[in-house]
Amino acid sequence: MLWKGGGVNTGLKIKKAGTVDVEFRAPPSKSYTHRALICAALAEGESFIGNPLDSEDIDVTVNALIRLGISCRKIKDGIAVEGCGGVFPDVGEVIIDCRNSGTTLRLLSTLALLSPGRVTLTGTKRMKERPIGDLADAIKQAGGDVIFIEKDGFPPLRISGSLSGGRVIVDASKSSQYVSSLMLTGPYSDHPMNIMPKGSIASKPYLRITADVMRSFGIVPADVSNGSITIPQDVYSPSDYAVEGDYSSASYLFAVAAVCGGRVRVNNLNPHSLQGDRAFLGMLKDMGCDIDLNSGEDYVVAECRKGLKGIEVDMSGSPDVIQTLAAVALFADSPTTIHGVGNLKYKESDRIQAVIDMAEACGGRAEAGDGSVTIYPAEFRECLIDPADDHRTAMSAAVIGLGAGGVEIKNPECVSKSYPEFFTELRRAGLLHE
Ligand SMILES: O=C(O)C1=C[C@@H](OP(=O)(O)O)[C@@H](O)[C@H](O)C1
Ligand SMILES: C=C(OP(=O)(O)O)C(=O)O
Repeated sequence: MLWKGGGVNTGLKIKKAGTVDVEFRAPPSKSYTHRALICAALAEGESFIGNPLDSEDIDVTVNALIRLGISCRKIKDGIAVEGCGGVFPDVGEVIIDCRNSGTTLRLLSTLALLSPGRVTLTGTKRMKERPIGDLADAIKQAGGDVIFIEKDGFPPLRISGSLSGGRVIVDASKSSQYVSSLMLTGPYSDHPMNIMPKGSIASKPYLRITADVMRSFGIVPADVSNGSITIPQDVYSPSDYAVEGDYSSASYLFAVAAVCGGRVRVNNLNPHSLQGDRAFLGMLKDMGCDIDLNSGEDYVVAECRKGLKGIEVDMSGSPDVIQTLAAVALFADSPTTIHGVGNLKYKESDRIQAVIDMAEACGGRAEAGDGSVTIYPAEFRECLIDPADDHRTAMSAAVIGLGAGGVEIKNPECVSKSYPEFFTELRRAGLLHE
């Protein structure tokens, strides 16, 4: 275990910030950028992705598409993608390193069937522990071949064969990304694809994001809200696409208002966004903050002047902000119970354990229940937190540090997976003092 109380001088030290009154611009959405790049690669003709996220995971997706023979060029304010219309050039057999990006690896698994050669998808040591067996089963039903090179059900996996389509039953209880993967490439199957999720779908709002981007590239999948999803056979049209801001990344900024007290305004947030992590704002409100949605402008203000109270909430639709809420919950005057945390153990780290370890390191306590985790108010003490390469743990630890002081974060650069400018932005806002 890499966590411990007490300070050792190795990382970034975060001091207590005091009451805040600051403004930020949300970085572009990671989920929307991945999908826009993929739809653009599959479209017939040239697309422009405006305001894409510039981060490690997006580099992984861009480089993967380039390896598959797609031209992606950096242009002013965006990326130009010359789509292949679903007919990929023959680049022979390729091995693609998806590093730490689960979204890239899962979303490209079905797309790989369109490449004439065999495609092997691999990643970091942690990626090799993140499950993909249920998606592989679905890909096999759809006509593909999948071979697990090291451990059954986990990357690296070698994909070949073709996408014939038809009815595909998929267990998506571990990840919505399995369904998104089938949806995105589904239009190019030989027969219409009918995706039938089995059991409960994890992180369901991400399916609406997938459908939303597909729609922007001219393909309208049938309703994703319940039952089966029918994907029309069609070719994506190129698009001039602008990526909206990221509510998951913005959660850390709003959380600063909650734990420090004061006001935080975050610009570049679509008030009508389909991102499930927008629900974080409602949770802060229930804990005692005022949230101003500004009647449809593209910014949100969180103002927190009173003490925080604990809440009970189901976060199965917004897994990426569970650690943020857990960090805030340590500052409340009563416990917070978060339900729907079942698939958190499959992320960049086992995030249930990460929440427990983070709480204990800084003087609080968290307890795992049956599909839930309860966070108790903390009596804060100095601590060193090693996020173990999980960007969301690092950013949540920064929230605790700004609220309580005395937090040192080891290897803080892991935030570059989704929000490379996170610490620079805190510094610019005058919240970090070396
Ligand atoms: O499709 C996506 O863009 C994502 C889906 C979610 O994963 P799961 O569906 O595996 O929970 C989320 O945690 C991840 O950060 C991004
Ligand atoms: C789980 C995440 O991403 P991915 O699944 O793409 O690795 C995340 O960003 O929190």
